[in-house]
Amino acid sequence: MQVATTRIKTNSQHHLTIGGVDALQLADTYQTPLVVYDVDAIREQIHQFQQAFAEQHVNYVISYASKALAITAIYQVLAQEQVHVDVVSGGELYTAMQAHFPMKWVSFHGNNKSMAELEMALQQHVGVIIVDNFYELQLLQKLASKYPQPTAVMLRINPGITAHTHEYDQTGQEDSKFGFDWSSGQATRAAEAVLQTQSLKLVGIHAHIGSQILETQGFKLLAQKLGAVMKTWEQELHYRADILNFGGGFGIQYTKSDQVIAPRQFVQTLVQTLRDTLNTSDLPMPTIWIEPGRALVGPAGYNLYTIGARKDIPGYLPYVSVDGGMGDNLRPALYQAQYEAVLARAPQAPIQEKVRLSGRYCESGDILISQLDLPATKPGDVLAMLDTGAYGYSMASNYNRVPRPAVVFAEQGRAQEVVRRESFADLTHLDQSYNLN
Ligand SMILES: Cc1ncc(COP(=O)(O)O)c(C=O)c1O
Ligand SMILES: N[C@@H](CCCC[NH3+])C(=O)O
Repeated sequence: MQVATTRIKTNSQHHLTIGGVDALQLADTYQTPLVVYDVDAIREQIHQFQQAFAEQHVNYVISYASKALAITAIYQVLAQEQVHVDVVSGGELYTAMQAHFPMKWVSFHGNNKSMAELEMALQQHVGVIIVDNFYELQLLQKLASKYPQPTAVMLRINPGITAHTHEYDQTGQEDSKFGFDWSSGQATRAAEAVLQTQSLKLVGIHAHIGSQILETQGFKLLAQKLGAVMKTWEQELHYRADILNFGGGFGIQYTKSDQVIAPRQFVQTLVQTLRDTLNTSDLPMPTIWIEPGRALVGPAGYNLYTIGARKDIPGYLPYVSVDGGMGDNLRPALYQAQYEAVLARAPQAPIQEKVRLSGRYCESGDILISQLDLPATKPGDVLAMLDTGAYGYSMASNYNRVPRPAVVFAEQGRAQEVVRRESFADLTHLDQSYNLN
């Protein structure tokens, strides 16, 4: 079956276009494998979330989860669109600093932040630290006392909600490494500890139930749970949260079988459920935060590959190999993630065969798409894998000593390289010669 025409754009030559630029021209100019973002599409997704909140008449913050794609250029676009970011490492924080991203719009996540990372975050005056566990709380108590102003923190609580998604993408179930457990009382003990620490200021409550969630039920349960936590802490601790942060996880369409949920529907579910939950109390609506990663950059990304070898085995689907694979997109190998792909020179050409799209890495599991419908292809043809924008380049590796691809941003018919392709020299850049004597 062909890819739906709504999922791709073409030009007068019927070639695939990305951000208004011909995909064949991109492959020719920057070579393949290549990661390309349609920046208009990123902005459009942001605007959809912003619009959805505006319709609900609530105070809100959209904080992009950097882990989906953490490069200088994305921080620049986000700052322009007034979107906050979360970072989960010193490296992501450093990248945001290099992009001159406003530090007051940064929140710092992570289940094992080091002392050095926390110190870096405090020195940079990031907006808020999202505290994950008691060890981190101890580290922060030591560090924060050196600063004249109290450090803003949120507590990440584990709400005990099992999201409907791949097991590796679940984070809100009780048995998880993330956050203070709610049901056993850990979260309330953590809140008491923060409230008793003068150098810390508890600004809100956070939870994140998982990623690539394609139903609203989990978010409904989450809004009920955080609303209940807010009420409990108001009664028991006389603490009123200014912010409820519902994390990310808003799923996107990878293939025809994924039923997409619009940003508006996710936002409506969260806000209305919270309103209903708080209705029975005299608590005001807090500011609502969300942390979408995948939903902002996923649909905007394309991985361009060139077809090389082909292997036909009687009785089996052919293997059609491309010049990239698990080194630039680990998701199929790691999560059996499904994608669609099209031939860049003729994305609407009639389908002629079913193939296995295999990567170039020395792993049998390096199959990018296990059943792909394609027109007739030949070596040298450029293929575009769709919706690769989240957790593709950000999880890229140099496995087999293959240099990581370049990243290009395309917008309104203009393309710009925003990450240069690694060279062989880059690969050995950190190696030291071993003195054999
Ligand atoms: C705390 C937190 N917030 C936000 C996200 C972003 O998730 P997604 O990319 O699914 O929106 C993640 C990743 O799962 C996360 O761990
Ligand atoms: N890397 C995951 C999502 C991130 C999960 C982070 N808690 C994926 O590609 O689906």
